[in-house]
Amino acid sequence: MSEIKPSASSRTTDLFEKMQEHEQVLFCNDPATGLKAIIAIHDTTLGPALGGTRMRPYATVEEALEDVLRLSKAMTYKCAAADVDFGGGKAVIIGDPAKDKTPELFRAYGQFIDSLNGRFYTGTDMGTVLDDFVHACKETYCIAGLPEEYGGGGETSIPTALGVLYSMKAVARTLWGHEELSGKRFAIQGLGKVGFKVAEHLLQEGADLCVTDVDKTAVDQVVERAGKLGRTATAVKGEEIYGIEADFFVPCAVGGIINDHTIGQLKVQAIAGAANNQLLHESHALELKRKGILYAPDYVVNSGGIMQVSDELYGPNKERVLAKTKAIYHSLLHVFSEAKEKNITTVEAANLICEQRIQSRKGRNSFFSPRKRAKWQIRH
Ligand SMILES: NC(=O)C1=CN([C@@H]2O[C@H](COP(=O)(O)OP(=O)(O)OC[C@H]3O[C@@H](n4cnc5c(N)ncnc54)[C@H](O)[C@@H]3O)[C@@H](O)[C@H]2O)C=CC1
Ligand SMILES: O=C(O)CCC(=O)C(=O)O
Repeated sequence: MSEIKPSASSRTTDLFEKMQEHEQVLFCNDPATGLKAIIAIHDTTLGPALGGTRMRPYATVEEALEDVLRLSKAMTYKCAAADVDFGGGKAVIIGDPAKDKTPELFRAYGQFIDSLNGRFYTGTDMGTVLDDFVHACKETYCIAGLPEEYGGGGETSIPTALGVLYSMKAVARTLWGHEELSGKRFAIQGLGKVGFKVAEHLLQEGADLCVTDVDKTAVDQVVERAGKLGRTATAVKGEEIYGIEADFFVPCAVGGIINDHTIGQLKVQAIAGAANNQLLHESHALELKRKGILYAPDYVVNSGGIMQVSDELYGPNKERVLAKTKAIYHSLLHVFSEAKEKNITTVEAANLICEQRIQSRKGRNSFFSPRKRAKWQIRH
């Protein structure tokens, strides 16, 4: 008997089902430069979509689509948590950042962004750096996160890492009644743009680290840095990081790492890190609560970058960004106290706060509102 293949129409339905929570998904294909990208716009109630562009050698298009759909949804919540006038979006470029980047590829990407006519603003994420967007911004004004010498706010990983530090202080206040991190032990996964800076902050605070990264050079640099500061950073291999006995687990690489396979291994009191979509499923927040691990919701912890890029559109100002980033400390304390009062997970508490914010804006959006775009647009 011959195999029954799904019809074209049922395949189409599956794709629409996958993106049913999203407003728009744009597949970008430019054979001349090799660009293959997907831009996902989740929700623009609060303003035009904003979110970084990730570049990874995804094994399949399905994997890339799954990632961009999850990441863009998280951006809707992150923008609401950060209280900025943007909605949620994100993009992925399918390719190896070490081999496939060219100025032409990023210019082509810029043209696709521009075709969205102000509905999507973007900057860096895993696998991309500020300079990539110097090429993209030749084709579109919708770049948020340019180098300082191009009139941008500069490296977003600086406020992101600072936000992670303030989050850890909020956790310390909640668990131990003070903000002191010295003498505490941290297990960090990922020592890239953000993770490396988080490690540096923690060493400066007098903490000791266990670190891992697939890139051995990054690990060696942190170990060496710790030695110079008279602290300890112990290198561990891959999956060993989940079983490290420490006060904090600090995910700063890929998402989905809190899952059925890893939760049982964790021997920490809290989780606070920069990685997006740390929980494979939201139900894993309940598993953490049951295990007595305080989970600081990722999209609140890592919102320092979004605070900078959204602020950049008013014209760069480091003091303003610093003040906004410091507020993450109070936002998290609010999330923790709501979770305790309502006896719900910290993720449920954060989601409720964000959903109320989005809902109240929905109520105030007028039928006669002009089309959604950043109101200031200084680079237009
Ligand atoms: N750059 C930013 O401002 C922001 C970044 N984030 C999130 O933080 C995370 C890190 O971002 P960046 O530091 O910008 O990326 P990056 O690309 O600079 O660094 C990621 C690091 O993780 C390492 N890595 C990858 N897979 C790994 C694994 N399985 N185990 C251990 N290490 C692994 C890489 O070798 C690299 O050193 C990502 O999830 C990103 O979405 C969130 C908010 C803002
Ligand atoms: O860099 C950006 O454009 C926004 C930051 C971002 O994508 C994130 O917070 O995950």
